[in-house]
Formats: sequence, structure tokens, C-alpha cells
Amino acid sequence: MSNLVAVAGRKGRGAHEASAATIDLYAEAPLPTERGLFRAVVFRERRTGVEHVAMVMGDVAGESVAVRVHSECLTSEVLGSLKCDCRAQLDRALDLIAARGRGALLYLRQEGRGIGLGNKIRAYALQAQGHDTYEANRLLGFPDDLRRYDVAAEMLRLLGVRSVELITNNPQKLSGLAEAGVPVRGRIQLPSPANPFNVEYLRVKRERTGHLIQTDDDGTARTA
Ligand SMILES: Nc1nc2c(ncn2[C@@H]2O[C@H](COP(=O)(O)OP(=O)(O)OP(=O)(O)O)[C@@H](O)[C@H]2O)c(=O)[nH]1
Ligand SMILES: [Zn+2]
Repeated sequence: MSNLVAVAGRKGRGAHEASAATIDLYAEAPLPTERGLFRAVVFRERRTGVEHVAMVMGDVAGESVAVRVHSECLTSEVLGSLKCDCRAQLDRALDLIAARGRGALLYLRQEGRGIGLGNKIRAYALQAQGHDTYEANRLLGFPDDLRRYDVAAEMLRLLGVRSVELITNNPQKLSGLAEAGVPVRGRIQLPSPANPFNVEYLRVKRERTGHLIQTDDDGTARTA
């Protein structure tokens, strides 16, 4: 039995010891990547069958682990869309974990902040008519953000992670994860590269939801 599965066997800590499991550790394997050797660990939601994957490097069963909780964005990460900053954030987070030699990226299948791919494209259609990213969600009958962080918290517990340094600019992720029972020891800033197609999206994130995106003097997101 591998270390990870052994760790999974001792899940359940503190306030969450009694909470019923909603995901299972389904499969894991070494995954050589352009950044070095990771382990891909797949978790499956019991109720829906949705699969999430953790990309793990080094020994993460411990404290102050660099963790990225990343939401799927097919349009940016696979298709090269310039309307958001997701692929750059995914790349930079994996770079950072590889540079440290220890950490985990949780790739959560909650496309479009939880509304799904088709609805995100419907939202993009409304954005093409002049609505911002959050107005478009509301016109479709969705809240700004449908994401929950309890699955991420459960994945971290199953991996043996006891506390995290969270790689994010999103204050709601910091509080969401803490509320789900994960001790957050710190935050690691991510660059949000601006381009002509996402500059408005980045501005709205900063102003509406308080994203901690670093800006240049003229107010645009830093391209570092
Ligand atoms: N509904 C909707 N979802 C979007 C839109 N643009 C990007 N997304 C989704 O938003 C998610 C990324 O969320 P963001 O709010 O950009 O960033 P974040 O991950 O919460 O914050 P960071 O941790 O700082 O990156 C992905 O699931 C994208 O598919 C949009 O215009 N509408
Ligand atoms: Zn995106």
C-alpha cells in the first residue's frame, strides 16, 4: 500500500472527525510532468461521481503546505482563451509548488465558478453585450459564485495536509477553506497577467469581490 493510501486511512481530524465522508480517494499514480515528478491523486464524489484531481509533490502530510485550490477553466486552460487569467494562474501555481519541491494543486471540476461550461458560455454571450462577469451570472439566475470549499477541505484531510499556505488572490477562498476546517497559515500571491480582453474582468474581480490582485500605477493588473 502506498503512503498516500495509508494516509487516507487515518483521515478525520478535530471538528470534522464526525462529519460523513462525501468523497473517496479513488486512484493515484506517479505523473512525470514538464515540471518534475508529481503524483496524480483522483478523488470521486460519492453522490455525483464527479472526479477531482490533486497534483501532489513531495511529502504533504504535515503543516504549512503550499496549496492551490484551482477551479477548472476549459476555455483558458485548454483552448487558449484570453478572457480570464486561469491558465497563467494554473501554470504559476505548479511552478511554485515545483520550485519548493512540496505542495499540492487541487484541480476542482467546478467550471465557471460552479455553473458549468454551457452556462459560462451563456454568460460570455451576455458579456459580449456589455454586462460584467457577475451581472451576467445574475441575469442567468445564478449567484456570483456557486463554489464550495468542503470538497477541497476533505481532499486535504485525505492527503494528510494539516495546515496550508494558500496560493490565491481570492479572499473568499481563504475564508471558505478556513470555514471548512482547514487551518490557513498564510497566503501566497499569484500574478494575474492582464491583456486587452481580461483587463475589465480583473478590475471587476478586484472591485466587486476584493481580489487581492496587485496593480500597476494606472490600475491595471500586474503582468509579472
Ligand atoms: N461564471 C463565470 N465564471 C468564470 C468567468 N470567467 C472565469 N470563470 C471561472 O472562474 C473560475 C476562476 O475563478 P476566479 O474568480 O477567476 O479566480 P479564483 O480562482 O476564485 O481566485 P484566485 O485563487 O485568486 O485565482 C474558473 O472556474 C473559471 O471557469 C465568467 O465570466 N463567468
Ligand atoms: Zn478562466
